[in-house]
Amino acid sequence: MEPPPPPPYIHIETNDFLHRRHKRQKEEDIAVCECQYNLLDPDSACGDRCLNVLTSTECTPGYCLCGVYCKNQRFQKSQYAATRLVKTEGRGWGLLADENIMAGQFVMEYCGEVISWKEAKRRSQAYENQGLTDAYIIYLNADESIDATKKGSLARFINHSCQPNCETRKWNVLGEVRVGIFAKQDIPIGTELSYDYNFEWFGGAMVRCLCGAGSCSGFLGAKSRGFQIHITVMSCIIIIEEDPSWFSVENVPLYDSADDEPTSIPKDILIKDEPNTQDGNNNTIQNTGIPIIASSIDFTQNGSIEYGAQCAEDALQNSTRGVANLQNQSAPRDNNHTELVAVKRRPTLRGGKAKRGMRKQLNVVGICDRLASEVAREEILYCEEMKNEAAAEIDSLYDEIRPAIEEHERDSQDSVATSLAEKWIEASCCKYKADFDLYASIIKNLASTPLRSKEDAAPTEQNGLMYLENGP
Ligand SMILES: C[S@@+](CC[C@H](N)C(=O)[O-])C[C@H]1O[C@@H](n2cnc3c(N)ncnc32)[C@H](O)[C@@H]1O
Repeated sequence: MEPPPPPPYIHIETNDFLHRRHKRQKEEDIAVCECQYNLLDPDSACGDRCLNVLTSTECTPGYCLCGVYCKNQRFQKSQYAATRLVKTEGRGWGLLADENIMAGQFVMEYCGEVISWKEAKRRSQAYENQGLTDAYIIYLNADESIDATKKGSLARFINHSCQPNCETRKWNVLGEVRVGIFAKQDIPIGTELSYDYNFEWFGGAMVRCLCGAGSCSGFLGAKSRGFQIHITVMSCIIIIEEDPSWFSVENVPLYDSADDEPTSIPKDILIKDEPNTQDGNNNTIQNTGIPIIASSIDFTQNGSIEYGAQCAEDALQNSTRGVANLQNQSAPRDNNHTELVAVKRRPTLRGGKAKRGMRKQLNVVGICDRLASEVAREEILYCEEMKNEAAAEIDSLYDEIRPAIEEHERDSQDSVATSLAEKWIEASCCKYKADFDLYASIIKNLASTPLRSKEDAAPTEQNGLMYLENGP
């Protein structure tokens, strides 16, 4: 049975400017390349070496010496690849390549109504209120967006993938910036086209991503809402989340998928220490007076233990009570116990669904203090140093970004210059890597090296650990 056609929209192949006129290119602003068409060398006509191509600027008709042979007017001439609409599983309509598309090829322009960001924000909210699940607004620049909801080109049907075969690129065409979809790789006929919405999409209701890629980020636009990295280590999950206040004027709600996927996997491997108690197997859980990680089992039994996955799993089961205690913020605190994890309530997600998240503050010094191996301690401290450096880099970038955010009264990093946004993304990735390295190093070293007794662990001048007391 034929699926019903997509909801109606007006098909356009050039942008429709709603809040202003199309810019008129001044003669002095026209970029003229140096290419000259040579019959014996067809590639001479504005190919990859054309100065305009190299600066993502289309040649202006009447000014390019290659005349009708100029190959650098693809937006203006709507030189689109052949495509066809298809109904997908769970992702609405999508667009298939209807010819073999070469890597780098211009696929089509993303056309729609050019609107101000204020209008984009208003419309986005209105569409959400109307219950529209498909969102078609993308960023054009810091001030403007393209809305292809009511009017647009076929590009409005291209779905998101976290491992896409296309990408968006911005081109300067007759003085206006236009968004094109370009092939990132060779795309065989019949393949669905996709690009990564993360950095262009204005967004809509939170939508679970069904792209099926191994590297799927979980939600459409998840990265532009704040990163989340879920790391699975020996059946344990650590959730590392960026503090949204770092790049938001208001709090951007972050999604905590641990809430959405209640599995048997414990949410935290990091728990607070507790008084001696009995576990379900009548084993005594010692109060070491120092932070412990995941395991309530006495790490020091037998002096040295092989900590395999089974041990970690047993430990995690025993840790449940500790996690429950942690979540009870109102519980009176025992000052003898060092707290390893801080738990903070998260803001409410758009749509009213409350999400809880864990904010961890590791007591790295306390952890190192208990490790018998100096090499292990050094590794962890080195990782922490790297993490602090990465955090400092983000802080200084935020100082650069803040004026742009304030100027545009925007609540996200999308109003900053692309170059700065790229630096920000790179710095964020470095920060996440540094966080990951630190957590991984702690888990590895706690699982594979013996612990010292509490008495030995107390920092003294003699054992060279005194400096730890003054650590960060
Ligand atoms: C620009 S539209 C793409 C065309 C849309 N599928 C349609 O039928 O008109 C974006 C919307 O498509 C859906 N979509 C796109 N990619 C998706 C994905 N990877 N997983 C789930 N839904 C997706 C979401 O509803 C999203 O808001």
